[in-house]
Amino acid sequence: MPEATANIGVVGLAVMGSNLARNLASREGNTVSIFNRSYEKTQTLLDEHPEAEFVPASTYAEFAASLTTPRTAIIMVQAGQGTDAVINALTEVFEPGDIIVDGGNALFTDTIRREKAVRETGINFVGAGISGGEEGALNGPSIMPGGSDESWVTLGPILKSIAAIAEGEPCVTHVGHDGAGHFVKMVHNGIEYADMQLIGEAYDLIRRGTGKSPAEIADIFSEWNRGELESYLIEITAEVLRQVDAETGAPLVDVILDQAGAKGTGAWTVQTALDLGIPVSGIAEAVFARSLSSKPAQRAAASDLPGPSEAWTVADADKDAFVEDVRRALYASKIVAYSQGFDEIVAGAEQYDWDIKKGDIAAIWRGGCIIRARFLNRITEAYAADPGLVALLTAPYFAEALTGTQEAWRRVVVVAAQAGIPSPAFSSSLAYYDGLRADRLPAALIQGQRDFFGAHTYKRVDKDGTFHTLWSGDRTEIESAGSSH
Ligand SMILES: NC(=O)C1=CN([C@@H]2O[C@H](COP(=O)(O)OP(=O)(O)OC[C@H]3O[C@@H](n4cnc5c(N)ncnc54)[C@H](OP(=O)(O)O)[C@@H]3O)[C@@H](O)[C@H]2O)C=CC1
Ligand SMILES: O=C(CO)[C@H](O)[C@H](O)COP(=O)(O)O
Repeated sequence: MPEATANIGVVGLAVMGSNLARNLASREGNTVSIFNRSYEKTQTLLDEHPEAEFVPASTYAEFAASLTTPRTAIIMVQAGQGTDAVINALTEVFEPGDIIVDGGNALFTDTIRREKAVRETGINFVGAGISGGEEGALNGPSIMPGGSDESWVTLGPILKSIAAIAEGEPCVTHVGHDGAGHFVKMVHNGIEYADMQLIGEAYDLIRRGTGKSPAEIADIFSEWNRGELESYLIEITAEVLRQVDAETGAPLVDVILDQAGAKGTGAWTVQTALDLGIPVSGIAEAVFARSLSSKPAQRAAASDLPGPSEAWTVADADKDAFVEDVRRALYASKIVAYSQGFDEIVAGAEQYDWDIKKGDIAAIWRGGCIIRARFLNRITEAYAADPGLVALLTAPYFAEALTGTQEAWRRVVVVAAQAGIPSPAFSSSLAYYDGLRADRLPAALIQGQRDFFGAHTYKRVDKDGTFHTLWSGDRTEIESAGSSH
């Protein structure tokens, strides 16, 4: 058995785990023990990075023996059964007081279950969302840990040392107990889906409306990245659009199959929002758009269905104005996506009794993560000014931004519908905005219909109480006991 020389260990050495292990090893005072189910990845990491002075382990028992107590291990394995398998193995060889951190993309309800089960053994379990992909894991991710206050005391300094730094602050905060960290990471990914879909719609409209090439559109995105839309996703969009395929000489984007993959976190965000009763419509449309793209048989079968009778292009003289309209529509829709995401965080915190500081979440998303963006500072400021803010998009900064963009947003949605260009996230975000600001909604009619067929009752605008109309009788109204449902 090896001597206990490592203060931290990493289990799972695929892209994320190996880079996180290197990140940890590069920090003063850390000695990192590494373990992977198949030893091949451990050997590769040892061979490629001797400077990291890793302590390799080939069994879980060796891994445990290599760690100083209390032992701290970060798991970076395939979420689901892989995570359970590693937790079971580690609980066999760890002792009370040790800490197991799951840094994978676990479903937060799994994390709640695992935390409870592991806690019963006396070992601490922390579900920590980690964002930033391969590069972030190496140079500094945004980290969203849940778990107990006790674990945070040991883990906080380690995570702070490897996290991204934004404006001098490490992009990590103790989000809340048990599954809070993975809940927030899930919503982060939901917003990521919406952001990516909105960027895709902007690109599609500009390309089909103006006939600009991907490289020319890349320049537009680079320009946008110097303004209020500045973000990692806008930046990498320009990079992707500029890339030329070595084999064909065509823009890479034109040779990539247009079927978007998904590992599930976007769908979890929407499923959870449905359970919580939170309308995350922009995020949902982004998830559905990926599903639609990945239905080749249905798309082929529908490809002969008619579209608009007239072809659509933007006149040369109007092209700059159209591009600016699309930029504004993108910004407005992005505000909606973040507002919906934060609504879900508020509802989740209430449901699961987590004391989540919304401003702190926006602050730790400013660096390291995939949705890092300039305007996250504005979100932190909005919650600092009003911690009880009922909807982010009503905060003065965002309300003003929407005032300045909403006319352009409408023009873009109209033109997209007339041209037959799908813009589900742009249009559903606008519908959400209009729904929220409406004085009256047709929900009143829905309540009437529900009362008609199911005696579900309704409330009135002019007096308290719960009412039912005797639809199959003389249609008089009666006051009903109990509340409407
Ligand atoms: N890739 C990314 O950009 C991001 C990923 N994540 C999350 O981080 C985690 C790691 O991601 P990534 O690095 O891409 O790796 P993968 O999700 O591809 O997982 C591969 C790793 O899991 C291990 N593994 C799978 N099943 C088991 C098991 N039953 N027992 C032990 N080990 C197992 C594999 O070991 P072996 O080599 O033996 O097969 C390998 O080390 C995932 O949860 C992912 O969702 C989070 C943020 C970004
Ligand atoms: O967590 C991540 C980024 O934050 C991962 O990259 C995740 O895989 C992205 O989700 P999907 O694969 O469904 O696009």
